[in-house]
Amino acid sequence: MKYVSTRGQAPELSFEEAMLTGLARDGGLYLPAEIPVMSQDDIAALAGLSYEEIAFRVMWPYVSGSFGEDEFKQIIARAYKGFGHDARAPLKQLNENHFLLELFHGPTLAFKDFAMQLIGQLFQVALKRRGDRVTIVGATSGDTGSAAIEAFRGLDAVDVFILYPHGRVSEVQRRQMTTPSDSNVHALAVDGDFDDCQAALKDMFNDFDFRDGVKLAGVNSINFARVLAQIVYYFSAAVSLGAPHRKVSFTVPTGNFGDIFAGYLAKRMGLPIDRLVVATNQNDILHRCLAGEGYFKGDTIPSISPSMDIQVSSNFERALYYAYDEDGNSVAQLMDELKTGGFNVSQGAMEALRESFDSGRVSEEETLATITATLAHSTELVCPHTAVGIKVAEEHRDANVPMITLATAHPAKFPAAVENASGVHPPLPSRMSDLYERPERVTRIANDLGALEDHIKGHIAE
Ligand SMILES: Cc1ncc(COP(=O)(O)O)c(C=O)c1O
Ligand SMILES: N[C@@H](CCOP(=O)(O)O)C(=O)O
Repeated sequence: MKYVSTRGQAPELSFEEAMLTGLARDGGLYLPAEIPVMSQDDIAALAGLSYEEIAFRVMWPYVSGSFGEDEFKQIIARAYKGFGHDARAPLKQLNENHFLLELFHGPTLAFKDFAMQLIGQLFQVALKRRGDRVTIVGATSGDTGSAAIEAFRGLDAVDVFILYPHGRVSEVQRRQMTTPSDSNVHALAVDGDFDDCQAALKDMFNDFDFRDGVKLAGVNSINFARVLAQIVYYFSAAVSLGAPHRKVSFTVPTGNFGDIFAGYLAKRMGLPIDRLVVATNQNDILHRCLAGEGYFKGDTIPSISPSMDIQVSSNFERALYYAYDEDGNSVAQLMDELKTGGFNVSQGAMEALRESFDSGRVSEEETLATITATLAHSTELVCPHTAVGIKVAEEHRDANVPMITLATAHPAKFPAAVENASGVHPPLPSRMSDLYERPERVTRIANDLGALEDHIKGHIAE
């Protein structure tokens, strides 16, 4: 399988090369040159298999030229063995045809672990084979950073620098990033918001002297391997509700558009997904865009679902690539317009997007009320991001098609909002019970590319 850039001007790469490269050198994002399709029989055969076996069958066509079959099976086994639930991604029924897909049983209690644990293993194998080392820089609104640190901490071949917006992540998220004592881990609290962190990261990739000098690698969802691993749970969930013989819909709490884009690829692979519903908080650029108002940046407003406080949704570029019939020039032009505020989406592209996606926006009050109501009507205590999803899902439910909402994080990562809404303090798992006593190590830093690059160059292991 070859991988191509959404902007059409970067070299085609293998899976392994695309994974280690991160952002394409034309500023675009890598995608498979063709989306592999699974037949109805292939999908039906997933019923009753373990999560790991489903993961292998779904991902194998994407990685087969880069990893051996047994090697890849072992990588998958190592990636998911630390999860705290045998099913890895269990499905819970909320009401008659509304289900929650719990994606928070990994080591850092968020859906990011599904992909990050896998690419941690993939990087280790690939770097060992090449005798190489890399500098990973990640931008986070809270969950990607802690998952990346957990996946790469203590490795000789990798330094990890995580940029998070100072004061705009939950205390649990911050401590997950600042308390690991491994010398290859560096938490950087940036004076800015998540979009500033993500923009700085992209600027580092586009500064080729820096990029090549430090051997920069990325583990945000700009890295296609991240998206790939997230396709798997769409299959495991849909099959457990009767796919391919029965359609299902998904509602996804959305920020950077990586998680829901994985669902789009699952649909293109043959999974009978009826609707993919984008659920946003008050930072609603995606909802406004899908409502036909164009893709125009506003100010990022801090919310009680901070991981979704995002204005520039990186992976939307991948969706636009398909909506514009895989025309890299059109995508490159739109991304140029985004630099000065935003762009309107053509009528044809809007129609293509609306074939798959719906959307909804949830206020802070509605988020709190949904946490309260969900606990009152089920046994589920949900995090604020999940609550955004549940609220939008209820508005888009169709009596004939089961709706699955992705529960993207554990409520204990956001105790203040959850307790405020429900009166229940969600406890951390016992393995993390001393999180608040562990010493923190963090560097506060200006939102300045030169300062960030100098700091990173000065702290990578020789
Ligand atoms: C808990 C949680 N929910 C939802 C999201 C949004 O996911 P995505 O950025 O893939 O759209 C994030 C951040 O990515 C998150 O951490
Ligand atoms: N919500 C994310 C933002 C980064 O998203 P990613 O999927 O591109 O890594 C976070 O928690 O950091």
